[in-house]
Amino acid sequence: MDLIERVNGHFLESIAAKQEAMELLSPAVALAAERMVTCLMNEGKILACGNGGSAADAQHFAAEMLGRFEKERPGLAAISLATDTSALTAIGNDYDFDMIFSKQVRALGHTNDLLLAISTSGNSANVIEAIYAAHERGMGVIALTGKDGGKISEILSPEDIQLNVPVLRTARIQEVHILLVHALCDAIDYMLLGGE
Ligand SMILES: O=C(CO)[C@@H](O)[C@H](O)[C@H](O)[C@H](O)COP(=O)(O)O
Ligand SMILES: [Zn+2]
Repeated sequence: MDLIERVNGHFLESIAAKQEAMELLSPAVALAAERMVTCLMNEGKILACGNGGSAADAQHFAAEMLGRFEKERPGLAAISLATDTSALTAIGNDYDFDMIFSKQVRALGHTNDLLLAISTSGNSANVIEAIYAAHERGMGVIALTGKDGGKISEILSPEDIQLNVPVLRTARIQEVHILLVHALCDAIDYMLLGGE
């Protein structure tokens, strides 16, 4: 296979993953966006976490909420728990890497807040611990997962929302996850500001 064919393969696989996700997930994405707006209108905030590429997604989401997405509006309350290197290294070093998000959730989380938990495998221990901590705090959870949803599928509460991308390749799951992040930002802005 030459390189161009290989690149084409990525595009085609990504398109197929997105098509499948659209058919499966659009109503749940709309529900998740409604849940986020309710949270924000009730003085709540959204805490986001994930590892590696999903840490970047958590940070990306928080930046678009705090700053703006496509339309001018006041900043919206969101914090990436994957971004403060001092907190992450201190908690990882002094306690355990599995606690890097949950300790922040316990410190910052309140009942009206939501956790946006991102894991392509659904099995990252620190994301799972963050979900347990969010439940302890009475927070709702919106989980972006992949593959078979992993352990996260088993520990979510019935009121939580799971947006699972049922494909095997991590890169493809991440590409759908970032689309979901943008779709959530767009739906939030649409509900708050109206327009096209
Ligand atoms: O971006 C990638 C792979 O595309 C990696 O950095 C990936 O995010 C890391 O291996 C993560 O640790 C995977 O964690 P998870 O998605 O299974 O929770
Ligand atoms: Zn990646």
